[in-house]
Amino acid sequence: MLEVKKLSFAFKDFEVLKEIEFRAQKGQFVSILGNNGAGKSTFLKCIARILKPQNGVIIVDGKDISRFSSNDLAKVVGYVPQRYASTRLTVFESILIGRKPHFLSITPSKEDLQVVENVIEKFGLKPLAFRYLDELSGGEMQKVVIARAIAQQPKILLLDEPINNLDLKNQVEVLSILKKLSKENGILVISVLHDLNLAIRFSDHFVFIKDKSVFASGGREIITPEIISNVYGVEVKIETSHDQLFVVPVIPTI
Ligand SMILES: Nc1ncnc2c1ncn2[C@@H]1O[C@H](COP(=O)(O)OP(=O)(O)OP(=O)(O)O)[C@@H](O)[C@H]1O
Repeated sequence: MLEVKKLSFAFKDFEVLKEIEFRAQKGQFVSILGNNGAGKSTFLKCIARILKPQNGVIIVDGKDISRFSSNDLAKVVGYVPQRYASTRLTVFESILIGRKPHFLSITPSKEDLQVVENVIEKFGLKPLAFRYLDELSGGEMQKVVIARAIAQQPKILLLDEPINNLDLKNQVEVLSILKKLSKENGILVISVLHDLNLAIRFSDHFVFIKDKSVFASGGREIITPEIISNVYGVEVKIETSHDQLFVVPVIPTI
């Protein structure tokens, strides 16, 4: 469904990504992992066509993304940025904007309204539906931005640190919604995450970015102390409890 071939990207002469190779399938939940500044957001922005790589191709459903119209790309690829500006729109209006690529006229269809209502329900946003975005907490706003991308019904959903403003309950809720979308609706979810243990719990594929390249890519088998210590520069142990893997940093006694 998504194929990235020899992708290289630089900000002027500062090279961030070099000859990245990556493939992902329908229904997968992929975590993009790596240190601050490794190039994870840049990678997502290239797939979302926000940044134009100097070299390489990105193919979605057999078609080079540079050949999609903006509207067609929005039907296929949804993107939740790391930072977003709040506007004087209500939660309902903001999520409805996610349906814009599907609009057949200037007024939303019954289906558009139904999709928005379902997403609002799913995210528990009903009590906030007519609240303005600039009156929301950071976590509430983050849920609205994710809800809007889901209302867009893309085949590929890219999320840049989607849980960084959320409390534990909402982290688990949002990741569970994303996991369900990937499993039940066949959406390819690709998310930058910093919490390794939540990434392990929810994803089925991991991509570690280091030194401008993909350092390791694969399933649970690549969650090893060697790979993680090497990527993050921190000694770790991997422990197992209730059939789950946990990454535990080895912290010297202070
Ligand atoms: N617009 C820009 N102009 C110049 N350099 C940039 C720009 N945006 C990002 N960079 C640099 O590119 C590198 C990769 O940034 P990127 O945001 O992709 O990293 P990241 O892995 O997502 O980091 P984090 O985990 O901290 O969010 C960093 O060194 C960053 O300073």
